[in-house]
Amino acid sequence: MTNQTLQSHDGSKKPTIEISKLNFFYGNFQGLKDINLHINEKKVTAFIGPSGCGKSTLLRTLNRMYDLYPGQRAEGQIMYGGKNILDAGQDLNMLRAKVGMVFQKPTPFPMSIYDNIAFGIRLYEKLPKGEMDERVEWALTKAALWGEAKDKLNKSGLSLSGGQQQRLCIARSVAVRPEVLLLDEPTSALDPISTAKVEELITELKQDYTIAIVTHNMQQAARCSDFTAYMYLGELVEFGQTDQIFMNPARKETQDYITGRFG
Ligand SMILES: Nc1ncnc2c1ncn2[C@@H]1O[C@H](COP(=O)(O)OP(=O)(O)OP(=O)(O)O)[C@@H](O)[C@H]1O
Repeated sequence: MTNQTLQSHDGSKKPTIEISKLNFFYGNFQGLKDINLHINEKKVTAFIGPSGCGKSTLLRTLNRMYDLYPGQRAEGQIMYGGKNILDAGQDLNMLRAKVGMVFQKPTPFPMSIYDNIAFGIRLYEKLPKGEMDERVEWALTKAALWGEAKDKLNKSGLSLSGGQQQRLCIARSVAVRPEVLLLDEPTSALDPISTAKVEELITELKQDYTIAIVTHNMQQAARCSDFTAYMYLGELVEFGQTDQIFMNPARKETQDYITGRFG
């Protein structure tokens, strides 16, 4: 299978992250094979493909989340901020502050809504109380949760509904002022109304952030993303603008997948 279709890549957009010749290994198993891809600034890029094709693996390379697990390693280049983040000696705490991640299952900390937000900020900055209050309000507003949370900031984050918890996790990521947000199937545990809210939020957040999202939901990729990468068995089959991928894919494999004929 060839690598990718970059002809449709919108050259007017500035890449925030440039991935080249990326290979990824779980021990002896190669999970990603020669991936070449740009994640464009203030755009949403969706990773789609059948289960096990490497979507989450690719997402997890972008903030070196895999480093936390022995036996997992990446080779190649992921250029971000003028550096190859795969190089040894990178400041991984700083990288993860700049490239935040939200997981499939909402994972609030067992502490108040306020502290869920303030906790991450305190790791990086010492803010006086007034400024911290402002930052917490700002982050909750960005995540479209302020209206629902402002009267119960001292209640546990776990007392919120699943959809609210996921927006709290998005607020927590946004609070440390990242540049990039990685969303790993952020709505798969949510009901349709919460899903719609998070999708609306993604569209708003891209005004300020570069977003990469893993999704199983074709409609979600079509609705929310500007660019789509279709993956299969650890390879990038096709990458391009979402409209092109969904309406006029260059590869038959992509067409079969998005029309549900895959399998
Ligand atoms: N910790 C691990 N150890 C070994 N192999 C793994 C590990 N995690 C994932 N893999 C393998 O790597 C491949 C890619 O997995 P990955 O989770 O990235 O796929 P995915 O496309 O996100 O799948 P899904 O849509 O089911 O979440 C799969 O073959 C999977 O079995």
